[in-house]
Amino acid sequence: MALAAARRLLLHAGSRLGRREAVDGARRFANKRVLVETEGPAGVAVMKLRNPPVNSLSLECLTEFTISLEKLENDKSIRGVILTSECPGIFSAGLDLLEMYGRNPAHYAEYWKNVQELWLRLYTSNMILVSAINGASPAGGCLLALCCDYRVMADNPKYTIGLNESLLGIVAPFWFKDMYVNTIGHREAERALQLGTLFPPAEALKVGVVDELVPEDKVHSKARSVMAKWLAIPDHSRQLTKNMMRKATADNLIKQREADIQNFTSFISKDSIQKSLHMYLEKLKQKKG
Ligand SMILES: CCCCCCCC/C=C\C/C=C/C(=O)SCCNC(=O)CCNC(=O)[C@H](O)C(C)(C)COP(=O)(O)OP(=O)(O)OC[C@H]1O[C@@H](n2cnc3c(N)ncnc32)[C@H](O)[C@@H]1OP(=O)(O)O
Repeated sequence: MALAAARRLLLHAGSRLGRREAVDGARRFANKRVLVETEGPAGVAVMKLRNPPVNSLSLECLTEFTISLEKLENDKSIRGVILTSECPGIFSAGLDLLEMYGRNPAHYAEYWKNVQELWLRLYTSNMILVSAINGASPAGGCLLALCCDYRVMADNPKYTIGLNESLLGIVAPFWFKDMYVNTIGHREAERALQLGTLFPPAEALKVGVVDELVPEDKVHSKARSVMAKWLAIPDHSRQLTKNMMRKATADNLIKQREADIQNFTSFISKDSIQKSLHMYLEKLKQKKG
C-alpha cells in the first residue's frame, strides 16, 4: 500500500516536472535513480540508470524505472528509448541481492511483483528499445538488455553479460529462461543457464546475446545510429510484428503471475537458498579485501 502511494506521488510529481521542463525546452526528467533525457533525434529518449555503485535493481530503483517507462509510453512524441548506465563500467549488477536476502516473505513477494512488472513493461513496450551496454551486465542486468530490440555492447573484455543465476545457487525463473531461449536458441540457453555463463563481449556476440560490439567510446553514437534505422520503419507494422514475436512469452507469465510470486517467495525463503546467497555476498566482499 505504502509503495503504491509512493508510486502515485512520484508519477504525479514526475509528470509536473516533465511538463515544466518541456516548456523550458530542457526535455529532461529525473528521479533519484533514473535519468531520462529527450534531447537528440526527435522522438528518442535516453534512459540512464544511476543507482551507484553497481546499478543493482533495488525495489526503489525498479519502481522508479517502471514509472519512467510508463511516462515515456504515455508521451506520444517518444518512439524510441536508449537504455544505458551512468555508473562507470557497470550496466547493471542485476537484481539487488539485499532485497532477496534476510527479509520476510511479504517483502520477497512485493519485490518479485515489481520485478515482474518492470519486465512485462519493458518486454512488451511498443517503443523501440536499444540497449547501450557500457559495462558488466549479469543476471537481471542481462535481463534488461534482453528486453531490448537491439543490443550494442562496449568491446571491453572486462565486461561480461549473461544469466549467471546458477552460480549464486539460485535458478533463473521460467520467463528469464524463455527470453534467453528466444534470443540465443534452446541449446545455447540450456548450456549457458546451467553453467551460469558470463560471456565476454566477443563470445556474447558469437552466441547472439548481443547484436553488435563497438569501442567503448562509440557505444552511444552507435546506439543512436541503430535507433535511426529502426525509426525509419512505420510504427504500426513494427509494433504489430514485435507483439506477434513476444506476446506468447509475456502471456506465459501474465497467466501465472500469482503462482510465480508464490514460487519465488517459497524458493528464496528456504534456508539452503538463503545460505547460498549469504556465501555469494561474502564472496563479493572478499573479492575486495
Ligand atoms: C524452482 C524454481 C523457482 C524459481 C525461483 C526463482 C528464483 C530466482 C531469483 C532471482 C533471480 C536473480 C537475478 C539476479 O539478478 S541476482 C543478481 C546477480 N548479480 C550478480 O551476480 C552480480 C554480482 N556483482 C558482481 O559481480 C560485481 O559486483 C560487479 C561485476 C557487478 C561489479 O564489480 P565491482 O565494480 O568490482 O564492484 P563490487 O563487486 O566491489 O561491488 C560493489 C558493491 O556492490 C555490491 N553488489 C554487487 N552486486 C550486487 C547486487 N546484485 N545486489 C546487491 N549488491 C551488490 C557488492 O557487494 C559491493 O558492496 P559493498 O561490499 O558493501 O561495497
